[in-house]
Amino acid sequence: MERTAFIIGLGLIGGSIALAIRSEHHVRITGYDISDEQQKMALSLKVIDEVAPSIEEGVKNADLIVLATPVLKTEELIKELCQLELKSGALITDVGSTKKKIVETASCLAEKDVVFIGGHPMAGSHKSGVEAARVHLFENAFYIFTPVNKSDTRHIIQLQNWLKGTKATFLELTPDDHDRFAGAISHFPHIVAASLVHQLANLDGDDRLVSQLAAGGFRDITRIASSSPTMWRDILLHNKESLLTLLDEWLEEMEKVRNMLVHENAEAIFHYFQAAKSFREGLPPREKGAIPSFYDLFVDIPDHPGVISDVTGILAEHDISLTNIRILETREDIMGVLSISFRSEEDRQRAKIHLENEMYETYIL
Ligand SMILES: NC(=O)c1ccc[n+]([C@@H]2O[C@H](COP(=O)([O-])OP(=O)(O)OC[C@H]3O[C@@H](n4cnc5c(N)ncnc54)[C@H](O)[C@@H]3O)[C@@H](O)[C@H]2O)c1
Ligand SMILES: O=C(O)C(=O)C[C@]1(C(=O)O)C=C[C@@H](O)C=C1
Repeated sequence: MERTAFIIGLGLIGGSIALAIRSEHHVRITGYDISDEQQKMALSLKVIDEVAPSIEEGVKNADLIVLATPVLKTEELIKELCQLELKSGALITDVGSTKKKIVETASCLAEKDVVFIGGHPMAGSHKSGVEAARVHLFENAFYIFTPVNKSDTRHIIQLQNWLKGTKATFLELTPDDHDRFAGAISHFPHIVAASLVHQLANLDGDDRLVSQLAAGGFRDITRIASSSPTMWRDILLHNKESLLTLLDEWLEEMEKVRNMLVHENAEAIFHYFQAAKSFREGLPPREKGAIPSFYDLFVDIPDHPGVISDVTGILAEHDISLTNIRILETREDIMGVLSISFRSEEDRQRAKIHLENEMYETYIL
């Protein structure tokens, strides 16, 4: 009999997981989302085969259940699953960015004839919704599992088999370690990015020119501040302890920088930047971690009519398809920047070469 995977939460991650499962398995994929619009979109994009009329109906025949909602909702859904009739032997997992509270809440499932294994694919985007879902979103990224029972090994292998289409590198961590690490490398940087944007917004109140000048470095470091506020509210509330520790350490670090500057300690300031540069340059190359989720190429364009059709014409001439194109107005009145998205790194590199041959300046962030 055909197996069934049931995805609850048909957004960026739920949609990408569904596409990855479909790429490797002949299964029926059912989905459910509180947003009717996301459900319809998931159906029309063929991310799922059908919409379940309710969670209760959806879980009845599901061999795999994937919870892909913001983490506070995921906790509520797990409590709901504990009250429902589930298929005997079903595997249940989630994709939430935090693990400790979710795994604790899932202990109620142990009383049923099902297995819950917490999961977190460590790649994503600041974009939300099923329309941003991609089959390759997790390729080369780490996909962390947080099993709590030693006897889970066989089930982990089953789950990895379901998820092999993600082409991610699977890894096991305790829920505690997961939340501490994710706090430092993902959650805390999102707080910093949002705070930098707030700082600019406050300055902007005094002088609007400052926002118009914000480019390059500021845009790079604050891209993630465009992520879903609901998702990040939930993550902060779930990982409160780790984040409070990191915030205290950060305040101390900023105090150190402040002192260096007050005392004009040139040597200390130089070493501060140098040590950060060497550490960052020693990080594993990007290909070994998550690949960029979207293959975006940025192209400087002069402000005159016909330039966009010239750029798209060059791409068409070389048979390069694009998936998205938009103008970023960072350099109003002088130059614009076109942001063009491609399906693969190969398409992006080919586009770069052909556009540069035609004297366009391009860059990859
Ligand atoms: N975005 C990322 O980069 C990323 C990466 C890895 C993991 N995650 C985790 O994945 C989860 C989903 O994030 P996303 O980026 O896909 O968000 P998203 O906003 O794109 O999708 C979430 C979906 O859940 C739906 N939803 C909310 N409450 C629901 C409910 N009660 N029942 C059914 N559907 C409900 C929403 O309507 C939405 O369609 C979060 O837990 C997040 O922490 C996100
Ligand atoms: O690329 C981005 O936009 C992300 O923020 C992705 C990111 C991250 O912090 O790296 C965000 C949250 C997830 O839990 C995993 C991945």
